[in-house]
Amino acid sequence: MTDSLHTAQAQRGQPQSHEPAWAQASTAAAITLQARQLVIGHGKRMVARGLELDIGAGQITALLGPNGAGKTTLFRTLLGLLPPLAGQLLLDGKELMQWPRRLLAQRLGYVPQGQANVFAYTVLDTVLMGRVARLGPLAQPGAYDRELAWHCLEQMGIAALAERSQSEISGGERQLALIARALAQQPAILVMDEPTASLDFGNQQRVLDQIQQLRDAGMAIVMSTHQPEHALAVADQIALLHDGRLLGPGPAQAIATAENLARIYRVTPEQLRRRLGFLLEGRDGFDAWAAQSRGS
Ligand SMILES: Nc1ncnc2c1ncn2[C@@H]1O[C@H](COP(=O)(O)OP(=O)(O)OP(=O)(O)O)[C@@H](O)[C@H]1O
Repeated sequence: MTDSLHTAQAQRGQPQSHEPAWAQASTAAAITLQARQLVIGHGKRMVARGLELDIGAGQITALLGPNGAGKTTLFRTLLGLLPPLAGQLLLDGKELMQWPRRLLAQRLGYVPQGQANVFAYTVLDTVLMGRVARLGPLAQPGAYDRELAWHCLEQMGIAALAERSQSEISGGERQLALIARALAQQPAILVMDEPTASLDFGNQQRVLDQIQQLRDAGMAIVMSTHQPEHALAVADQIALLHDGRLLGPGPAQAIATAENLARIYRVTPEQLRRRLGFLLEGRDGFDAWAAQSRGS
């Protein structure tokens, strides 16, 4: 990040005077998201219950679960886009649904799954939309916002696409643009619904590297994936959502065992071991593989 970005960032980091005191106090500090006996679902239809979660700064939490288990439902609830059916959901100790929408948008970033609606905005404008929650009402993006947007495009390797319309780029490129938009938002907690889906091998690796860099910079990341090896490579804690219940979050070795993964994906542990090999063959194999993946 350039010096001018740092300076402007520091200026922008000043709490807005119209924010409630409890929100001001948590603007710059690491913030936490906690679920207590949370029940999630759509209307009267319950999807999962009894969920216990602690999301904190500098941590990657990976969520695994079969199709339809409720991962997106959980994420939309954590973001305040769906009301909890019961239980508690606390952002910095305050009920999430009590937070003003605009303040939530400054703290919680979202990279949604796929992209059903593709609008004809340019890639650069899409990334600039990440700045909306940070601007005053009716304010236009300024030089700082544009510089930051370019920086995020470069980080995701798509600066060359900046002026292209979203409707004229590939699904994988759109996915990278959505991640760049979330980076531009500079949230404390970033929720990513299958961030590596539709990406080629190299871009999967770059996104996983980016996620680890964000974690190392103090961001909290919550991500879902259908590729257990991605969770095993980067996550500090893993949770399995299955049959309306959450197992974990906890350490990979305790939660993402061959037996547990085989059960949720309805395969045999042998089939799973054939696919994931030594990743699941005990502590030594896992540690060696994880160290290699992290480049240490
Ligand atoms: N808007 C909705 N209204 C009612 N039910 C819904 C709605 N969206 C999803 N569901 C249902 O809620 C359950 C959980 O869906 P959800 O999309 O959260 O699963 P998921 O784990 O994200 O699945 P996938 O891995 O396939 O994306 C499914 O049974 C689904 O059919």
